[in-house]
Amino acid sequence: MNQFIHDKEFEPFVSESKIQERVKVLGAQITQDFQGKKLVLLGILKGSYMFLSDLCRAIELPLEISFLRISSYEGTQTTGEVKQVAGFHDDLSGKTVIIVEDIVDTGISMDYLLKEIKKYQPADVKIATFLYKPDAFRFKYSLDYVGFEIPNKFVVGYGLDYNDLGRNLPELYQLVNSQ
Ligand SMILES: O=P(O)(O)OC[C@H]1O[C@H](OP(=O)(O)OP(=O)(O)O)[C@H](O)[C@@H]1O
Ligand code: HPA
Ligand SMILES: [Mg+2]
Repeated sequence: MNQFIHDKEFEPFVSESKIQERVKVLGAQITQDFQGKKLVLLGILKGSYMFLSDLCRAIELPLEISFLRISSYEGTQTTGEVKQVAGFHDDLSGKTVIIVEDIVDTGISMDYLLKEIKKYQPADVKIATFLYKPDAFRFKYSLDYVGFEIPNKFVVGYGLDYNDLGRNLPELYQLVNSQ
């Protein structure tokens, strides 16, 4: 069923069961790859909360969970400027940090995060993102764990919002008639 959010219409794109299946595969890969490490999942708020919640339960390793809040979107467009919304005080030094994002779109937010997190002297930094838009991506860094590569259309659901609404939808929707 299509969703009407603010002034826009969104159509079903990725089902809840496909999402859950894929997140379990990512969790199993991470379980294999980080045995014996001091692991931290660093969720980027707000968008990552649902993905992080499912992903952490699919990883069978001891791990810490931490959060950082940044923001750069207004409506369906990036402002190009990443704002860190609150201070960050957790200890990441010597730990393996997996940055957990809902989406890497232009890549501006992740570029900011990679630079910011290195200041905390982690042993290693990896990236897990639920979604990736290769046609919108403007950078060269590589992504370690990607749920789904998607076309360059605005999406909502599973944590992602359009002007603050739509995050609680358990499946993913894409904008109707967008380019
Ligand atoms: O690759 P980019 O073009 O930078 O887009 C990705 C970023 O945009 C969204 O954040 P947003 O600013 O909407 O904040 P939110 O997570 O609170 O919704 C998303 O959660 C990523 O952080
Ligand atoms: O397609 C998107 N949907 C919601 N939030 C976003 N932030 C970057 N890209 C998107
Ligand atoms: Mg947003």
